[in-house]
Amino acid sequence: MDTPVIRADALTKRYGPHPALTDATLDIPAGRIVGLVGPNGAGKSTLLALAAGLIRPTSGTIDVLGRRPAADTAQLARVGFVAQDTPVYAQLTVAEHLRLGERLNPAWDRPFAHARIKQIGLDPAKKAGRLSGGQKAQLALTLAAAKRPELLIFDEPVAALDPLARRAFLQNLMEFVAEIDVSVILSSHLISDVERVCDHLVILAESRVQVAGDIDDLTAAHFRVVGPRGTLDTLPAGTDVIATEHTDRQTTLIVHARNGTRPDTLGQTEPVGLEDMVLTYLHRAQGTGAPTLQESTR
Ligand SMILES: Nc1ncnc2c1ncn2[C@@H]1O[C@H](COP(=O)(O)OP(=O)(O)OP(=O)(O)O)[C@@H](O)[C@H]1O
Repeated sequence: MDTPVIRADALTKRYGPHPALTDATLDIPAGRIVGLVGPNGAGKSTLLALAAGLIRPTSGTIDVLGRRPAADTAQLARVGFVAQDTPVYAQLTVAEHLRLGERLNPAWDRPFAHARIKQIGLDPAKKAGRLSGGQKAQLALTLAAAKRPELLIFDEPVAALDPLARRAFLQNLMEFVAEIDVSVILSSHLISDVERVCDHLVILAESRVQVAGDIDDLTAAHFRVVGPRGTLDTLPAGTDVIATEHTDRQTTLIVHARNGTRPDTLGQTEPVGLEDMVLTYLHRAQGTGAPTLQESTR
């Protein structure tokens, strides 16, 4: 479990002059469920496609499970990738999808695949084109997991699903993870979903990684500090200011205490929840200042 699931070093992808991912440096430990969050066009799909080996970096490097993505068939078999619209073949039945998966993947786990299809309640004789969005997503999840990969990558797996189907999919995903011991990376716009299932977070905005880490560590190191105006100008070493808001009398900061030390000496200090933390980084990246902290993307 020591080899990082993803290690990126100054990873950059440009389309012509247009940067899709800039200078991303990441070290994601194995065994995590990683949430990749960011607004439209942030570079999430680009990062996931680089990890799956579907596209190549313009510069920098990425290693997945200790090797270059898609280096050979053995490496391909270690990674399951489900693209944005959970693609399935409309004309093939559920059973035909399973047979196809078996033919294409040497490590295919037939009992596992059949058990999951039964558990989800999918009719093996039904054509995939007739399944609901949630059922298609469940089928795609089953196909990717029955490969028995070491890493499962999902690009916005629940974007098209209603709240109930979303919850069912994510519940299913968590059961898979516990059952087959796999690392997972999924992108999502929904911080509440990430909060429910993920234990590691990467925030991407404006083509750059804003912050990354285990969610428990990140939430333990981000604080809202309130003090009289003028008293919060000097901060201890290792403290980054993510957002600043002033009124006539007081200043509110959102800070990242990189060494984890709670900056109580500065002023009235309280933890920042995950959603506020994510929004603060997104606003900073867009240069729109501090978010109103009641703001919600739910
Ligand atoms: N094949 C391509 N050719 C040109 N530009 C591209 C291509 N793919 C992505 N881009 C651009 O790169 C940037 C990052 O796109 P990407 O799809 O990675 O973002 P995203 O975070 O996944 O967005 P969304 O949440 O909308 O899916 C965007 O500005 C996009 O327009």
